[in-house]
Amino acid sequence: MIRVGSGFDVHQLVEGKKLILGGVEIPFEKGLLGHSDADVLLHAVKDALLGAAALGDIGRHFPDSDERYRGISSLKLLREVKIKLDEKGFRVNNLDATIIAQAPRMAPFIEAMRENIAQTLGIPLEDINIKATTTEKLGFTGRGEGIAAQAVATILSISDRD
Ligand SMILES: Nc1ccn([C@@H]2O[C@H](COP(=O)(O)O)[C@@H](O)[C@H]2O)c(=O)n1
Ligand SMILES: C[C@@]1(CO)OP(=O)(O)OP(=O)(O)OC[C@H]1O
Repeated sequence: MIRVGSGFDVHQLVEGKKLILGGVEIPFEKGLLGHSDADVLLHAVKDALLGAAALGDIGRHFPDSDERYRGISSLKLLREVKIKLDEKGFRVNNLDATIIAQAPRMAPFIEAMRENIAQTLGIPLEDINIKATTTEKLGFTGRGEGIAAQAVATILSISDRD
């Protein structure tokens, strides 16, 4: 049986931080603020995967009150989420995500993000899609105050294979 999950996250853009999305460091005048590396795309992806498996959310598994997660790479946490799904007998079927950012332009970095996610989850590149959109200068993303991301994931029980 196929199972679907969704994820959504927002982080504030501030000066003096790196901008890391999908595990890729993107040259920009600002970066995202968070307890972790604030990779808003991977946070949405992980919530979609945990949601599909009915395993709650990233805040439950990796609380921001825990010093172990200060500045942690969200790719490492994505690997942890994959292990949690493996333990429950699930495998990732496909992922589709959208980065909502007025700037910078994400298109040149999308392939590297897909590759990072594919490698971390151990699934083919073709099963991962990442998109970007502006909000036409409207709202907090349009004013460049933050970046949002949303994701949808489908997973399968390993016993359902073939
Ligand atoms: N931060 C972004 C936003 C958008 N893109 C690419 O531009 C296309 C058009 O965006 P609109 O918001 O005007 O619809 C979009 O489909 C993306 O390919 C981007 O690279 N980075
Ligand atoms: C992964 C965590 C760990 O602190 O990252 P944060 O940078 O705090 O990001 P947020 O999306 O606010 O909450 C998720 C947290 O669990």
